[in-house]
Amino acid sequence: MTTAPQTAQSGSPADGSGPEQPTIFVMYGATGDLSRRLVSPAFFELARLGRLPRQWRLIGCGRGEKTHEEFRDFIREALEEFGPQPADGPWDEFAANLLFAGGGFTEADSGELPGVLAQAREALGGEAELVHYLAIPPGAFLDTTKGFEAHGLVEGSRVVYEKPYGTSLASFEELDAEVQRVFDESQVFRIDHFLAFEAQQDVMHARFANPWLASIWNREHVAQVQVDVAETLDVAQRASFYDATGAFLDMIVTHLFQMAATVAMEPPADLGPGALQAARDAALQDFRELDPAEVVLGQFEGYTDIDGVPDDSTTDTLAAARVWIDNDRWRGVPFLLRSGKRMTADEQRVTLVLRTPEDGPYAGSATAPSTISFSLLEGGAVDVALTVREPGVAGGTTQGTATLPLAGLGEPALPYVHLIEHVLTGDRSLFTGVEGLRAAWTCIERFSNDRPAVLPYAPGTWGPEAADALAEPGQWFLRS
Ligand SMILES: NC(=O)C1=CN([C@@H]2O[C@H](COP(=O)(O)OP(=O)(O)OC[C@H]3O[C@@H](n4cnc5c(N)ncnc54)[C@H](OP(=O)(O)O)[C@@H]3O)[C@@H](O)[C@H]2O)C=CC1
Ligand SMILES: O=C1O[C@H](COP(=O)(O)O)[C@@H](O)[C@H](O)[C@H]1O
Repeated sequence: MTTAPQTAQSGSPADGSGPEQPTIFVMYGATGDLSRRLVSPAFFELARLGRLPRQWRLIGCGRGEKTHEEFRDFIREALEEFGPQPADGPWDEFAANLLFAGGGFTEADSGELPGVLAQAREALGGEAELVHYLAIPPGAFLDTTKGFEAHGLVEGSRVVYEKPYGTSLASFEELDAEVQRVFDESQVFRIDHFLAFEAQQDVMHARFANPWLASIWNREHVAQVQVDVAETLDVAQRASFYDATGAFLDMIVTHLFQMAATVAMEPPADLGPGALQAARDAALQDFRELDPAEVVLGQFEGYTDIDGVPDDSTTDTLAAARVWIDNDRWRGVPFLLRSGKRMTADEQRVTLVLRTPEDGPYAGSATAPSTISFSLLEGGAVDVALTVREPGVAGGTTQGTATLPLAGLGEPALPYVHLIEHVLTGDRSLFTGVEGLRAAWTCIERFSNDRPAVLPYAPGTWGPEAADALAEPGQWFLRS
């Protein structure tokens, strides 16, 4: 085992300049969907903000062949599609730092990477720090990790694993044992980018900064918690990865479990990285084993027509689950989790559905529940719905709603901008912890061995009706 070198702690430099330490990022899977849509745009945004190291190189690594120039064109096209626009930033300067190493990278064969690394090191000076970023399918994590050791790329490096970290309890244990054998834990960052959404961070910051909110954050006041990520997105560009993974593994046991744990966690002693990660992990350890009868899986009609998807695929493109948390704060409160592709809207929400009155003048009346809902999209917003008197002579109650946009309160940053910067500064507060991941995989063991049948749903809907029923006697905050 080796330890990571101390990086210059310059995450928030007053002069807007990045860390001093020259750094080489190697992005495995740089030609993929994640790289194009989320990670490469974040690198460019960091460059625009002047928050990358003063000297750096980004080496895209892939199994195919590309010249450096072709890779630069590839990234420019990705930015043109997903932003920030190359024309709005220091594109030429940025592009000059991009290199490509083809031929793949496995334990058996390091491909072109050593040669391109040597070229980058020569340009930056021998002391450049190395950050490995695994933007590849999870099935390739183990062999790539073995490759780091086999090809002498462990010493002094940092390594970033995308989610899902494992695909089952057994594969998680196998991968983590290898990662812990090869690296010191201080070198390892396990990403779940939903933890870095501005409004997802606000779920805990708003709670802990506002005592009145903290005081209702429990079973006495909350009837349901909903974590809902609906996407209109298709999976055609990544059919092979997606068909091998499915919605439950891609979203529920990963992002939505971590989001639910952020809601559920006990107040940490402070907001430092260790305390936050430990608080989330402890909450995950209280998740009750998932009952397969409380999971609904769906597949949108037409999914098997996609190139690369087998005609008889039973992969889930939507999953919904009712999860219970066995501790004093949340006993008896259902956590409803749902995520799917080709749904009717793009929404990412964490919603607390509050209890209706059990005593007083409104006891037993059919008032709609008040809700506090955090929207994660576009810099974030908090929507509050309260039951109020309906104005006018007729009387009765109605719902009043107000939206607090978060984006206008500062300069929101994309989740991967936060995460890459945190890797550079060694801050693990927004990364997942090993004990929490182990708890998540343990929680779904029974379900994984006894998966319910996959139900069809029409594209452009909220999924199979059985998913609606999971929310009863309440209903999903997001619905038709
Ligand atoms: N796409 C997204 O929105 C998000 C994805 N993720 C995670 O990021 C990772 C990559 O996802 P995504 O980019 O969508 O997936 P892709 O299917 O697009 O794969 C990424 C790249 O990995 C390389 N690759 C594919 N199979 C292998 C293999 N067996 N061994 C080595 N390299 C391989 C390919 O590049 P080449 O052919 O050039 O070698 C491919 O372009 C996954 O773990 C996913 O869960 C996380 C958050 C969001
Ligand atoms: O990890 C993943 O996340 C994306 C959704 O994240 P977003 O930041 O693009 O909203 C999801 O589409 C993808 O399937 C999954 O792998």
